[in-house]
Amino acid sequence: MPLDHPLLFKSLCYVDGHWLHSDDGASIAVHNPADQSVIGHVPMLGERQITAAVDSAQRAFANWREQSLENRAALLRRWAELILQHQEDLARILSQEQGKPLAEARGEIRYAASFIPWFAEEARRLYGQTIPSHIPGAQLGTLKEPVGVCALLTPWNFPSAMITRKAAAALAAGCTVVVKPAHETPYSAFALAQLAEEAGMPAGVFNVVLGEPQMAMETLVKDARVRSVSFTGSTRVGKLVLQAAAEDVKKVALELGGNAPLIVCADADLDHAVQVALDAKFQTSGQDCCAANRILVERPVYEEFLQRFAKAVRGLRVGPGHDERNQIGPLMHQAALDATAARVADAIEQGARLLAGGEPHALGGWFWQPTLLADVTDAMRIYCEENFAPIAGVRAFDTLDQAVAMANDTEYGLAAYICSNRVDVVHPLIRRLDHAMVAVNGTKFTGHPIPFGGMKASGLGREGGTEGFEPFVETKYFCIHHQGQRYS
Ligand SMILES: O=CCCC(=O)O
Repeated sequence: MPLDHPLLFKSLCYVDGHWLHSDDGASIAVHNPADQSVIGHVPMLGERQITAAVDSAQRAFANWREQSLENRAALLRRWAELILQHQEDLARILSQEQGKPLAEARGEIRYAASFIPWFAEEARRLYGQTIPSHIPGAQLGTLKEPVGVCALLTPWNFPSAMITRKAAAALAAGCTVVVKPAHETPYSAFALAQLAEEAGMPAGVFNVVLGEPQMAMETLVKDARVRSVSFTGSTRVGKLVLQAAAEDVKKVALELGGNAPLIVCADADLDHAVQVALDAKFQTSGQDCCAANRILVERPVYEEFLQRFAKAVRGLRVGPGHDERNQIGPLMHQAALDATAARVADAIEQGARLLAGGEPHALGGWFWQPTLLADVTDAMRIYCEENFAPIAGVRAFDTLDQAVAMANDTEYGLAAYICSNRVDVVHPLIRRLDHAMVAVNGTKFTGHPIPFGGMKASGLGREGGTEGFEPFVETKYFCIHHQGQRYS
């Protein structure tokens, strides 16, 4: 892959300021999901080397936490500047290993960079409190302190932004980190490490390791020196992380699965609602925890919405991410393709109307045709399971009470979308939805200043926004007794 900055394509882990092969030579091939070609081989570290990354983060913590805010912020800002300076290379690396179209990859790199200066600045406001004393003569207060070493476990659907959203908060708060990216998309993580090194990040502050997934997760999460774990991925694995972290009662932030509803009310501008549905469902080829998997449309506009949406879905251009004209990339694995085929077959068998797609794409490999199924029901897998694919299911509703019941009828509670221009409809809906993030008349809602996260099986804690510091700081209370005073 021709890059302006060839060093950004690194096939090595990064520990204690050194680039590492695995001790025993173990490695794994990374594939381009568009054609299954091998991009390169990356090391799979063993337990000893992963533990060494925790050693290095633990050593670096003492000095990093004592740095002045200004020093830490300046270094983080330099890292973000380098990310933006090399955004085109980073987007190419990301698109090649993840499959998303280049325009989306560029958007992700800008999104990834945006968290860093924001947290660097926001760290100035990690205020403690002075507390009016209930003890005669004593002075009471709190301090916000960094927890220590943090393990950041990140997914393949957003290989850059999920690292910086966690790392920026942790590093700005004074913690050190060991990142374990998904083994499908490690190159974006190594490129971020390269730029961290160029920015002058001290050895041990930012480490990137890869290893057999379960062993790597357990080695990091069960190490007593790791005081906080932040994980983005499936609810199934999130529960394992939570169990493993319980052993030492660590802080845990989990950003897990979703099954977002989009409620289209009869008063909505239908062309705009179609665009919202298209963006909310089909970005990242539908492989997004915020994807609108259950599109609920008020009966009077149901058929008209379906007609316009079907036309738009049929118009989506599918192909490899590096071709600027393509809007939908491949799925990540053969397993994802098989699961997609099974969900579509299940829906059709149970009576869903197929209005677009429905088959593997003629390009072959892991490409699937953008698919639209109408009249879906809660008995269908496409409706009740998180579907990480470019397949949309639409269902009619008659009353807002019914729409709320349908929207909330899921174990998940991450994102929800509403299309309506009526304030008396939108406000009550926002309050009644059991979903932690509600977007109205649009899909752009994420970003550095907002608390991203879910309720129910969608997770614990928030990332981004002022809440984004919480997994990485402790509140320390102090009580200073003035000499000679006694509590009575
Ligand atoms: O899939 C997870 C995160 C998506 C986002 O931050 O928009």
